[in-house]
Amino acid sequence: MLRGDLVPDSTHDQRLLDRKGPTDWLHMDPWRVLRIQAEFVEGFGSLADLPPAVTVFGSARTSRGSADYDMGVRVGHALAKVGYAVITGGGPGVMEAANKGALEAGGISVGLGIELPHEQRLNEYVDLGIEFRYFFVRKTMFVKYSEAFVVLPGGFGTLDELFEAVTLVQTGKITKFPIVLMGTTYWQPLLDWIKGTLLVEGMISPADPELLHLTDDPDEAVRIIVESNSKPEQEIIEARVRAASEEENGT
Ligand SMILES: CC(C)=CCNc1ncnc2c1ncn2[C@@H]1O[C@H](COP(=O)(O)O)[C@@H](O)[C@H]1O
Repeated sequence: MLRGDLVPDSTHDQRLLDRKGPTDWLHMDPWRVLRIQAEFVEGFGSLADLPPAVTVFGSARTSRGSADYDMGVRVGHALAKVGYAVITGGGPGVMEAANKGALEAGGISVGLGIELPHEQRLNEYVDLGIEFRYFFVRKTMFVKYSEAFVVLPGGFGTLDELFEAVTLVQTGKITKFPIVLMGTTYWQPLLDWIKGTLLVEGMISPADPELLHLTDDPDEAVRIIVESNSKPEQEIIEARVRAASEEENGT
């Protein structure tokens, strides 16, 4: 109830039906919540019928014809060949390469794009595309609709996506979720730091580095994913519980 000076000088109906007035309310947070909600609804609605999918991450800056681009094409191709839909961020570079490989292999090629300050369209190899306004909504879609992540060389964006996934697995939010790093030369120093510093300093558990698989071979990446996804969920949970209790007991 509002009385006195707090009574507004117009009703909700008037404000809804009258076209007059400033539009800056459109950019206010309560309205944004609805837009965020709409983005979730659209994402869930468009992706719900996808077959099992794998998301491929990697640099937006990788040039066509480079070794990493070629690796992206090959892994997209290999994933599609065994029936996985391939999801990427829909941009250029490694994302485009993986979409290209998937499409050329006759698979389903998905791009979950993001609105950026400079204009950018979904790459030409995307067959099912959604453009998101919000990074965090898009990230939910990557995780919810894939069974694994494959991560090729990349920068901050790629590292962000990689470490989000590792954290979700480490904290048990997602269970059957292999993460495959492709590009041994590029990723080995990071793995060395994880084992040599994070583990030694006690920032992670001894079982945690095992969450990351490393290979240069697209077929090996696919094998790791298929094998891991065919393990019963219970087996994975038990292995992690065992590792945690061994750590607690110092064995
Ligand atoms: C050339 C340029 C900067 C284009 C930006 N265009 C982008 N389009 C779509 N997703 C992107 C883009 N930039 C970053 N990302 C996200 O972050 C990752 C790549 O970031 P980075 O280039 O590694 O750090 C991708 O897996 C993608 O999900």
